[in-house]
Formats: sequence, structure tokens, C-alpha cells
Amino acid sequence: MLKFSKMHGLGNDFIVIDAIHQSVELSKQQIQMLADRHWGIGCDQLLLVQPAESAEADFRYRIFNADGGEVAQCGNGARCFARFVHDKGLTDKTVIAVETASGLIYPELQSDGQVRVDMGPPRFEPAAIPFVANELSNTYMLTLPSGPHVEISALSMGNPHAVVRVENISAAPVAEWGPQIEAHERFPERVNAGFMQVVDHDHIRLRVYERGVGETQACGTGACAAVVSGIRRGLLARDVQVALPGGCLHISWPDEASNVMMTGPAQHVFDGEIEWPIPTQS
Ligand SMILES: N[C@H](CCC[C@H](N)C(=O)O)C(=O)O
Repeated sequence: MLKFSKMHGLGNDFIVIDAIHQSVELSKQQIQMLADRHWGIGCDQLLLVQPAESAEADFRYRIFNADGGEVAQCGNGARCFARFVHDKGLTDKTVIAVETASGLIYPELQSDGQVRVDMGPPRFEPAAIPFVANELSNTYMLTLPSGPHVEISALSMGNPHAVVRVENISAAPVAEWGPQIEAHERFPERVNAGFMQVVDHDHIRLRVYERGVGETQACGTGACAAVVSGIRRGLLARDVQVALPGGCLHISWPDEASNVMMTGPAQHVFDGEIEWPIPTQS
């Protein structure tokens, strides 16, 4: 049997597995099955808790999208990761050094139950995103297969993000444009597509069509990317409330040389066991 916890950050939901005390080898198909909301447990992402590989970290954090693809960063997941390792007694620290494929992050469990995460610096160089562009710019024009020419910001928060500004988030073409942006040929590793409405200089509304998942209730790295892109476009202050379908995150980017700070909730839903290895569909 395989033990797991079901958790979420503002409705962006996760299967969290202690791979320190359990031997867990997951194929892409098995991850797809576990993530499936009919054949398995159901989640947006599956998170593995592993021993750290470097002396400066407490744990290693691996992230898999529902399509089975491994990715390098997940903001909502980082908050749930910290809540999990603390509440399961794997650490008594409240500031935890976590290795990810895109570098170290530092979730902090706060006394009010919120979790604050230093998400590291944004990256803008096209090659670091990766994004195909002739020059570095705050915005780019993207031609979608269905015809529209869309203005985007492109950046990395350890994972790739494209951010589109819209006037009305409720009417944003997330279902129509999201998949086209996600799979656009100029993003060789695909991309998370954010749709941002600027409500005020310190308040945005955001919906994200996530790479490897589809539209989610919330996206932590997407919130970081949207705020950073809004600041660089001269639209936002340095501390911003981000209203997502699942609730609100606080994002802060003190200056161009700083890391991005994200604060929000992390919710445990239930613990479970599943037959293992999971029978794969024949
Ligand atoms: N779909 C993302 C990974 C999860 C990001 C999101 N759940 C977050 O909270 O940051 C990607 O493929 O890069």
C-alpha cells in the first residue's frame, strides 16, 4: 500500500507522498493514473518529499503535473510541502530549506497558519524561460494558431509563464487561448498561461491555464509571474493582492534585485492509502 496526503493551496490540489519513509518509483503512466479524478485519487500536481541532496537543504521537492510531466517549481505546492513535513513530524523547523529542480526555496510556517515562501528571483532572458525571441523585452507579440495576435509578458519563476493582460477576467478567453499559448511553438517546453486583470495598483484578478493540467483554481508561480510582469509594465506597486478563483495570495517583489515573496494558505484535506503498485489501465 502507498500512503499519501491530499492537500491544496486555494483549491490547487495535490497528492503529497513521503518518499523518505516509503520506497516510491513512479512511472509517467502511474502518475497520470493517481492524478486522474475518475480512475485514481485526483490532483493537479503530485508532490514527492525526498531527502535533501545538498547539505544546505532540509528536503528535496519533486513536482509532477497531472499529465505525468516533471516540472521545476510549484508555488502552492511549496506551501503544502512545508505544512506536510512540519505536521508529519519530519522537521520541527518553521523555516525550511527546500531543494527544487530550479534551486532552493524557503517556505516559512507563520503563526497565523499562513505560509510565506521566498520563491527566488524572476528570470527574463528568453533562453532561461525558455522562449524563442530575438530580443529581451517586457512584452512580446504572439500569433495564435486560431489567428489572434496576443501581447504577452514572458518570464520564468523556475517554471515558464506567459502573462496576458485582459480588461475583464470573467470574460477572459482562458479555454480558447490557454491551450494555444500553452503549446505555442515559441515555448519549446510549453508554458503556463496567465490572464491578468489589473483592478488597482495593488490588486489584480488572475486566472491561469496551467501547463500539463489546464485551468486551475490557483497558481502560485503564476501569481508571482503576473505581479512581476505588471510591475515591469508600470501597472502595479511592489505589494499586490492576487485574487484567483480559489482565493487570495499576497505577492511582494521589493525591487528588481530581490526575490519574489508569496504568502498564502496550505490546507490538509485527508490522509489515505492506495493499493500499490496501482493497476495501470490495460
Ligand atoms: N503547471 C506548472 C507547475 C505547477 C505550478 C502551480 N500549481 C503553482 O502553484 O505554481 C508547470 O507546469 O510549470
